Amino acid sequence: MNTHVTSQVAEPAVREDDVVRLADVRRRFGATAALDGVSLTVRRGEFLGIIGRSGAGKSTLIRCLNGLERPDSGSIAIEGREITGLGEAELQPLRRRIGMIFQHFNLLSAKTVEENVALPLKIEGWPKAKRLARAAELIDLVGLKGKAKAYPSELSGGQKQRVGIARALAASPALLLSDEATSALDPETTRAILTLLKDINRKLGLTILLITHEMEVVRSIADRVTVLDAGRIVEEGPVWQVFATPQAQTTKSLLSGIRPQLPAHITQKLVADVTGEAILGVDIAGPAATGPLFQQLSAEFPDGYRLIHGGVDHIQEQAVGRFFIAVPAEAAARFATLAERFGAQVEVLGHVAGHA
Ligand SMILES: Nc1ncnc2c1ncn2[C@@H]1O[C@H](COP(=O)(O)OP(=O)(O)OP(=O)(O)O)[C@@H](O)[C@H]1O
Repeated sequence: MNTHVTSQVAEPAVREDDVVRLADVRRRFGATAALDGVSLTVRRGEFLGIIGRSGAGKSTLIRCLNGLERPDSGSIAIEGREITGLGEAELQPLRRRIGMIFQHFNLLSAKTVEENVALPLKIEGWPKAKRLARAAELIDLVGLKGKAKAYPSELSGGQKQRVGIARALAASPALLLSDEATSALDPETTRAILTLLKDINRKLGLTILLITHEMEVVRSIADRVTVLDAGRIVEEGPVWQVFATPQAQTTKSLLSGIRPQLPAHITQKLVADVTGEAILGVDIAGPAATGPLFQQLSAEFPDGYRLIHGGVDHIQEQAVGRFFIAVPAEAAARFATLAERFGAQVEVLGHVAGHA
């Protein structure tokens, strides 16, 4: 496993600020290991994104967390309470500590917005006046003031998801699970829903675990990201670090759509032979990326280099730079040593005969 921060190997003691703690969780379906030894901690107030290809085990992980699926082995603690050995009746109060939002909202079409939002409280036996007051508070919080009496069919997709979020928050959960909650929404509505989730995360200090196949979603709101591949965690760390310098092949491939890539017409010209110009991928992020990298390179690299593609992005207020640079083939190693001295990571992508 590549890890950018502390290793998530299980420790015996459960820390109070850990809302979720998984240790060596395994779940197999026939020959498929859906979860193959997952150890993961989510701290209180943290916004964790989980990404992975289709079939990586993301939904199985969520289903294990809310008790819908039982792991074959391993431990799952929610707010310090082990849930793997619990029966259905004992699981119920724990499930109330977990709110859930879905891709297709899962609203009851014959119920109004306020009835949908208040439903978990009705199940808990709250008196009507109290649950409607709580629903009104939440409807306000998610920006749906005036829509309490509307039916789901009268709402847009974004508004329906706001109802879903309000309902998930009704019983004041410790953890919100989001399974592809923005996948059915257009980009503008997605941004609005993500802003709402981030606001709730900040305002209420709510712990959020979000599963998505949209890398942009993780990039814009998660604090930390975990990458699952074939039931295993292959990489994790602060979002800016993982997005700046992905280590696992799966992560590189998942992020290829949102990180600058070498233009296709240059990629087509790449050869393995050391000839002409070397094409280098240069990654620099965090404090190192705010230094005068190019000024230093220009001062100390007399052979000359050409910037052919790339730029600087900002993730979690950290500068994340990815550049493609062409240098004379014979000078590539010296360039890499120099750039690495200034905190960059350099990869030789290949060579082009003549000029790229
Ligand atoms: N009930 C089941 N019976 C048999 N196989 C299952 C079952 N649930 C999951 N699997 C298998 O376990 C693996 C992980 O599935 P899971 O749904 O957790 O992946 P995922 O990462 O959520 O995928 P997706 O992004 O497509 O939803 C897959 O190979 C899947 O086919």
